[in-house]
Amino acid sequence: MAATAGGNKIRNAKLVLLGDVGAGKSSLVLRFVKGQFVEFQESTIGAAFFSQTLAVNDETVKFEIWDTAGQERYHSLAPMYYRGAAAAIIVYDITNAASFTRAKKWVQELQAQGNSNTVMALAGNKADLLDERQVPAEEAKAYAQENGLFFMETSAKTAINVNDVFYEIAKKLLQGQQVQNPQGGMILNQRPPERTVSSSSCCA
Ligand SMILES: Nc1nc2c(ncn2[C@@H]2O[C@H](COP(=O)(O)OP(=O)(O)OP(=O)(O)O)[C@@H](O)[C@H]2O)c(=O)[nH]1
Repeated sequence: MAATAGGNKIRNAKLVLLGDVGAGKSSLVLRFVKGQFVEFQESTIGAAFFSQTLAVNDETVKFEIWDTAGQERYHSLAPMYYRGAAAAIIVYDITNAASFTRAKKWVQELQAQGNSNTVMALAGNKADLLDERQVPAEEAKAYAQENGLFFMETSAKTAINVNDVFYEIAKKLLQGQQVQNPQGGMILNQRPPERTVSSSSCCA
């Protein structure tokens, strides 16, 4: 729902991160929300929730971020987090070809079951590890173009392109104005039915 803060309209937007175990989903969120990076980030259990606001011109998007767990045993929980999401960031690790294959599976799943209005971003993370690259940027870019995603290589470690991904999503959401509510405000999110499992370390 739209609210105002200091004259600015605040738009809520549910955003979900999906991707293979270890691709760097939590690290991207930690970088975006707290400006931090840890070398030994613990694997997410279930999902973790964060929120962060971002100003775009005279409007503010409040992201409600669900960082999902990449481990296969949590796969069945994922629809709870991506259903009704205004935006999704599908993350792979540029040094791990299997994680790119997994990312493409997430895209397929979202296309099949998600909301067709969901703004989707493909993030090739760990871009600081160029010497270990297994996924060519051109290949990922071409895949993203064919599938209507926007693509960026990111590094949660160096912060390259991390804010940019969220900023680009915010701009697209504001341009698209995904959901109009009857009172004339804009809703960019639908809350998940409940917060079933969350990591203890990082949730708002
Ligand atoms: N060099 C480098 N390491 C990174 C980067 N992002 C994450 N890592 C490391 O990769 C490991 C896994 O990162 P996580 O953020 O836990 O990955 P995840 O996708 O959330 O993993 P799950 O929660 O298990 O699904 C951690 O040791 C991070 O420090 C990056 O951009 N560069």
